[in-house]
Amino acid sequence: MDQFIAKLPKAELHLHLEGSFEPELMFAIARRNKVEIPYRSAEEVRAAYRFANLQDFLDIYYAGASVLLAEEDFFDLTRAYLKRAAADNVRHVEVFFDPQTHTDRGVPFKTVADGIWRALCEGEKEFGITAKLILSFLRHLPEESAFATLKQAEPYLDRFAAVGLDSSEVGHPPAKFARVFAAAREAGLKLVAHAGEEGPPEYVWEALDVLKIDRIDHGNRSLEDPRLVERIVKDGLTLTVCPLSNLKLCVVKDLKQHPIKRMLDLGLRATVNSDDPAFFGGYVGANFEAIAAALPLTREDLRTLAANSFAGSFLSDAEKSAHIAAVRAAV
Ligand code: HPA
Ligand SMILES: [Zn+2]
Repeated sequence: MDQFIAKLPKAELHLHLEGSFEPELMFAIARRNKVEIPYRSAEEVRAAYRFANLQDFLDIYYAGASVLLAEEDFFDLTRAYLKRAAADNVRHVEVFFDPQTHTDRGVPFKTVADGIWRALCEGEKEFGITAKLILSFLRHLPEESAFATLKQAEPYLDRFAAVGLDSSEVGHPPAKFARVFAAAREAGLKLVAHAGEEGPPEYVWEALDVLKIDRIDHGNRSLEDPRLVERIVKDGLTLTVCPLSNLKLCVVKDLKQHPIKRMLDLGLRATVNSDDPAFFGGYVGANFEAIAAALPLTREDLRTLAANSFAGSFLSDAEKSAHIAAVRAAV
């Protein structure tokens, strides 16, 4: 990795644990669980990873997650991600998991939550990475299903920093989840939502005004509405931007047209994240390298992106300051 990028301490704020499921681990867990998968090799799986849009990807992503059955599987998945993130000098992560993807297949909420949680606790000691966990609702399912998930999460609320909203965006506007987000806020959780990845700027407005989110996941299409940009800047909200994901899901045609430099120039607090690195061809370091190669980003821009990742996290102000000082001291 480019030495300057390698040395930058980073936080990752937009990572789906199920999206960090590398084909080799998928095969190992499928074998262990005696589950058939319709591919003969990891190479064959990777060859299938060509997507025209978000839904193409989601179909394969949910199919891959279906081999995860036991607590140990969720532990192994999470540990593998932390190990890989540590290699990119990631110091703090705020990761999503999609409970409904598993509970709808009959895997108990506790199995999922315990496996992930144990890996995050052990990972802090082994890799020196602090972690927060975000319980994400699937927006293609009804709000009642999200409510049932929040109910299942009740005994474990101290493990979750926030709730999120992911899956198929168009046709499932944020307002569909107004009541469950209000209940999550009431329960003391922070709120984030995917908005403006494929959906229009109106969805970002709704996420802000109806859901009252604390951070925007993706947010690319916000740039189509100057009043929305002004609002996001004024509120000091962070965007968790995912360059290689945007390329692979055809949100941008070419990284040379990626909006992250424009976002910084407009005063938006943009961050760099990998989203679903096993499917999109790169972890956070590769995402930094790809935008640095494609766009006229200065070293100061790259420092700002790394500092933004801590500033936009749900760490305490003192923790943020310490990490940001480390970014400034590193390179
Ligand atoms: O980028 C994404 N968008 C929506 N849902 C998702 N679930 C995993 N990754 C994504
Ligand atoms: Zn995402």
